[in-house]
Amino acid sequence: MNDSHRLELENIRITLNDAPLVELDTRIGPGEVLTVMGPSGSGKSTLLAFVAGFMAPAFQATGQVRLDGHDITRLPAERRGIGLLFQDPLLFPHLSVAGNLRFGMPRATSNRAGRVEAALGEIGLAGFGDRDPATLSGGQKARVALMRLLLSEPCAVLLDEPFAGLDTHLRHEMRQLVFTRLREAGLPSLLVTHDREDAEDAGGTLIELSA
Ligand SMILES: Nc1ncnc2c1ncn2[C@@H]1O[C@H](COP(=O)(O)OP(=O)(O)OP(=O)(O)O)[C@@H](O)[C@H]1O
Repeated sequence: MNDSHRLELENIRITLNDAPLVELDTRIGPGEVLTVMGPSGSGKSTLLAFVAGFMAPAFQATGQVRLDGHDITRLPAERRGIGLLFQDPLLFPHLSVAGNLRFGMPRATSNRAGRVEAALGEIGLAGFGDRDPATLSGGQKARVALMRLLLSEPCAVLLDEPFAGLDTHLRHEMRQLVFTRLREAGLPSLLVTHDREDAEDAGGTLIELSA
């Protein structure tokens, strides 16, 4: 599947108490990753929150977020078509692994059970559908979170330190999986990280916010 989405961040200017925090004017093409680095407090999470639609009211912002040519700057978060992946996989504890994967699927999705089973197979978890997510390892949870994101068919993806909780080996594997799948799906992605290797593996443009 490659729907060729694009995310434009046009003349974004975020301020806090009238002091400039983030200034950005860029375009992320289909399957591209824009990596944002910068010291603690430089505004990385705030930028993601602005793009996602849940920036705290303490901040002011001007500029436009455009997804596939549509201005989504004022849409509520749940109508933006943007998927999120955090350091914490945030699996729903009251749902099985399969229930988590089904959670965000568009209503019209056909063959839901088949797609869930195929997704589990792709991440080496065939037969794990009925498991309680609490019984999975950290790496397994991270892979389920990625597949849940992809099955929700977002038009763009925001990644906030998605590999930070994993040990070196898992981190490397997860990076390959995430960046490959996002590229294959043609999804534009915005990655916030403190790790330069994340940025190198992402392979796209790197911007550094200043303190
Ligand atoms: N809800 C809020 N109200 C007021 N100020 C905030 C709020 N959230 C964050 N800030 C401030 O805004 C600035 C940017 O914070 P932000 O969390 O975006 O930085 P960051 O680059 O993501 O930092 P880190 O790398 O530590 O996660 C900081 O000075 C922070 O103290």
